[in-house]
Amino acid sequence: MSQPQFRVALRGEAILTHPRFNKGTAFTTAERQAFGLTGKLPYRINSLDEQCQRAYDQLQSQTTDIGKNSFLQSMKDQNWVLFYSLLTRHLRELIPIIYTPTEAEAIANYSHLFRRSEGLYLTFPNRDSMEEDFLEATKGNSIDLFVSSDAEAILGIGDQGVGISAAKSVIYTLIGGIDPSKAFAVTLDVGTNNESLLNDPLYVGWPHERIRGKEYDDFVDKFVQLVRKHFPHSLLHFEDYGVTNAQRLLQRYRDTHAVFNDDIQGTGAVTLSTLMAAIGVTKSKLCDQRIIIYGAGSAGLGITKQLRDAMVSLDKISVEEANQKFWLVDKHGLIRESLPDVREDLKEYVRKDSEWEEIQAQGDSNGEIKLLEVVKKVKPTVMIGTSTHAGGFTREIIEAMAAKCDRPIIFPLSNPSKLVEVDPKDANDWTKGKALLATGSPFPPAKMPDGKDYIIAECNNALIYPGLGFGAMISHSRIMTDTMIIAGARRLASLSPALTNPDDALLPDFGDAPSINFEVAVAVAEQAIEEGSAGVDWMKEEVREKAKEKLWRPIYGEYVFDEDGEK
Ligand SMILES: NC(=O)c1ccc[n+]([C@@H]2O[C@H](COP(=O)([O-])OP(=O)(O)OC[C@H]3O[C@@H](n4cnc5c(N)ncnc54)[C@H](O)[C@@H]3O)[C@@H](O)[C@H]2O)c1
Ligand SMILES: O=C(O)C[C@H](O)C(=O)O
Ligand SMILES: [Mn+2]
Repeated sequence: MSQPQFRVALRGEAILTHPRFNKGTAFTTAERQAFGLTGKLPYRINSLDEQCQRAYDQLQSQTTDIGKNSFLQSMKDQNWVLFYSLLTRHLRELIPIIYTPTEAEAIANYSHLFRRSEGLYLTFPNRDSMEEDFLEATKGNSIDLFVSSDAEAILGIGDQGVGISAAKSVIYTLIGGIDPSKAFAVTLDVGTNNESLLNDPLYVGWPHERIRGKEYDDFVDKFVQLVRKHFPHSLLHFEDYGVTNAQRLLQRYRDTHAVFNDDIQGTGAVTLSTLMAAIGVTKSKLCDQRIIIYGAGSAGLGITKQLRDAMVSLDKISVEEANQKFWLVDKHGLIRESLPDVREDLKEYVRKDSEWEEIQAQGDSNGEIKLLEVVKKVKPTVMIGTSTHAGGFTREIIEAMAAKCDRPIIFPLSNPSKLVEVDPKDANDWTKGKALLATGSPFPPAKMPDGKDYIIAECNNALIYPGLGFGAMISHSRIMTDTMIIAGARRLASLSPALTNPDDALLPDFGDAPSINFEVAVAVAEQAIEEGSAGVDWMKEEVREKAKEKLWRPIYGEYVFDEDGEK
């Protein structure tokens, strides 16, 4: 692999403390002389391999996952090539340390583990200087990607005030191949309603209750317009916004800029891929499924919409007919006509009261129809959990489903691991190995009745969003269309190990996530070109080669000192 060359304007301490350019002991003799480093480094020049070996040994001396997470965070602050190179060499082992589930713990303790800020913090009381702050932070950078969060619904652990955008951004580089100097993490701090954070004197965010309504919308809009004005070709990623804002913001901006909501669209896409793999095993069609979605928040709705749209486009049934394939169950049971305060965006999927009169008559006085009753009546073929309700899929529920379905498809997707609706090992045992399973966090394999391992697919949006994003970015797509997302999801589904061996995992292993996401990116860019969403004038046939050229790799460049160079 040829070494990239850079003209760099930083010297001495400035280059050693710059994570993008720092090489530590890997600076060559010529570079040490040219950049004033000879006296600032010990004698021996290390290769990147040697540095990775040392860093890996140091990492192993940390005894807890959260300790390892903090160690890696410090490494990222010091040297990007070394950080990404180490992660790339130990991908399967280290993704759960820098991402789900350990990242949930890191975010919950953000203020106590805090060492160094990263990216951009836009805080409500400083809104008047937002443009100045934005320009100062992005000065001289050609940014392709903004990863933003207001941290209201972090994974399943709720309102954390600040956090997540940087971790999601790391995955874009590690798995998607996006140059980290072109990706920018943004925290929109609009307060928090988390009492323990508000009462914590060490809380680093703005200790104030969340801003809502017009003030919130104006604040977010100011940020979005700055992105559009100064980086019109960038992708704007939304992560872990609260359910009352996520869908609204996506609808508001998706026709005017390439915006992407990961919890809605990324989760919808990866779940569609997993389900396509599962119905490949059961040899049925999407529109043959009866699907229960447990937890009708951002992820639950995103999945419902994605699966519904896929039934319409792939199986050619009407939207109304496809809507009838879903039963959404939330905190107050089945979502149906007489339930008060049903969110506007769920209205299409509301079930008729008349279908449930008999069951309601037998039920308790508050009239809620619980998951078990829905399972018994509907006889679902698919049950998906996005509820944050740990253990919500009880043995009785799983057994009731398995009693009426040969190969129950069960995806308990809530993160982190401790919030999973059912431990996949239990779901496997209770269904005597018949269930087709996928979870949101990594789980060890389950044992089949014949003693073989059943690998639990990790249906996490990180298996697809870096590729969806990279595909949209390299094709300079003005918007991210539903058809681009479906193209990426179908490509991922086509790479499922279960397609060649039905006893194998429903999704590829996370250790292969970079090559899988590359395929997703190619499919997305090809679709963008075909449908006219792309801003490049490539032929579809050229996409793969062009995409390869744009991949960022964690290798050291060769530096030449130049006063007018990069800094
Ligand atoms: N695997 C993935 O890629 C992936 C992606 C996104 C979200 N998730 C997970 O899904 C969960 C939900 O995320 P979200 O962003 O949709 O959050 P959200 O807050 O928007 O939605 C959660 C929904 O679950 C409902 N709920 C809460 N308790 C319930 C209960 N006991 N029974 C039924 N419903 C209940 C809430 O009312 C809400 O509608 C989280 O744990 C998150 O980590 C996983
Ligand atoms: O962050 C993850 O692991 C997936 C998802 O975006 C979530 O909110 O749980
Ligand atoms: Mn998320």
